[in-house]
Amino acid sequence: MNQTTIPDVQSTQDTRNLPINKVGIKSIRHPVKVAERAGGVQHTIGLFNMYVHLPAEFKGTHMSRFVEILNAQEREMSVAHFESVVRQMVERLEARSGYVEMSFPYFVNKTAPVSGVQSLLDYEVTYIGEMVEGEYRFTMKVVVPVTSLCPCSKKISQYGAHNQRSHVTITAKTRDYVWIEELIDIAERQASCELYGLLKRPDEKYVTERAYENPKFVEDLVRDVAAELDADGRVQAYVVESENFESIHNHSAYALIERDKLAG
Ligand SMILES: Nc1nc2c(ncn2[C@@H]2O[C@H](COP(=O)(O)OP(=O)(O)OP(=O)(O)O)[C@@H](O)[C@H]2O)c(=O)[nH]1
Repeated sequence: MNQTTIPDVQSTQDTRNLPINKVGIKSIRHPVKVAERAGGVQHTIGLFNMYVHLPAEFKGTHMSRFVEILNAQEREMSVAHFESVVRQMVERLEARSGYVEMSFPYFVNKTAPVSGVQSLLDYEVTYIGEMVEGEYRFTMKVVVPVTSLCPCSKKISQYGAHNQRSHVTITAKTRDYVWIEELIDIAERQASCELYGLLKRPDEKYVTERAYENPKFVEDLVRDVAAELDADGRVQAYVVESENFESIHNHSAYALIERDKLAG
C-alpha cells in the first residue's frame, strides 16, 4: 500500500455525538532547557502531557502531530516559549482548546547556612499551559521539600520535639513572570527550616536549632505560604498544600488552601 492509498481513519465521521474534552499523548519525555533566575540555562528532561479538545463529529485526533510539535522546538522552554508550544499545538491540531503539562526535575544551588558549602537540591516543577476559547492561562506548580517541627510536641515535651520532612506544594496561576525560585523561596521562608543537599556539623546544629525556634503545624505552613501569595499581585489564583510525613505516625498530616483572587 503506498502513501496515497493509506486510509485516514482518524478523519472519518463519528456518529455517537460525544465531544472529547482531552485527547492526545501522555507521559512522553523530551529534553528541555529551562531559564534560571541566576542567569543560566538548565538542561533537564520534561515529562509532557499534551491534549486537545476533539469535536463530536471526528473519530480521532492527529496523534503524530503532538510529537512533531515537540520535536520542532529549540529545546529552550522559557515560560514565553511554553506558551508558543501550546498555541502551536492548538493551531496544528485545529482545536478550539488545548492543554500542555510539562513536569521536570529542577536543581537549585544552595549554600549551607554556616559553613557556606554549596550543593544542589532538586525540586519537582510543573508548567501547565491551557488555551480555552482563545485565552491563554499559565499555571506553575512546585513541590518544595522542607522541615516542619510540631509546636504542640515542643510545648508538652521536656526534651525535643517531633519533626519531619514535609512537602509544600504551591500551584500558582500567574499573570506576570514569576521565577520558579521565587515560589521555592516562599515555601522555604515559611517552613520550620529549609533543606540542603550537603550540611557539615556546624550547619546541622544550625538547622536543628532553627527548626526548634520556628515550630509550625501543617495549618501554619499553608496559611503562612498563602499569606505571601495573597500579597503578590502577580499571582491570580493558587492552591497551597502541605503534607507532613509525621515521624510519630505512619500517616501524614495534610492541609490545603485554595483561592482565586478574582472570585474574591
Ligand atoms: N487518533 C488516534 N491515533 C492513534 C491512536 N493510537 C495510535 N494512533 C496512531 O497515530 C498515528 C498518526 O496519526 P495522524 O497524526 O493522524 O497521522 P498522519 O495522518 O500521518 O498525520 P497528519 O497528516 O498530520 O494528520 C496513526 O498511525 C494512528 O493510528 C489513538 O488511540 N487515536
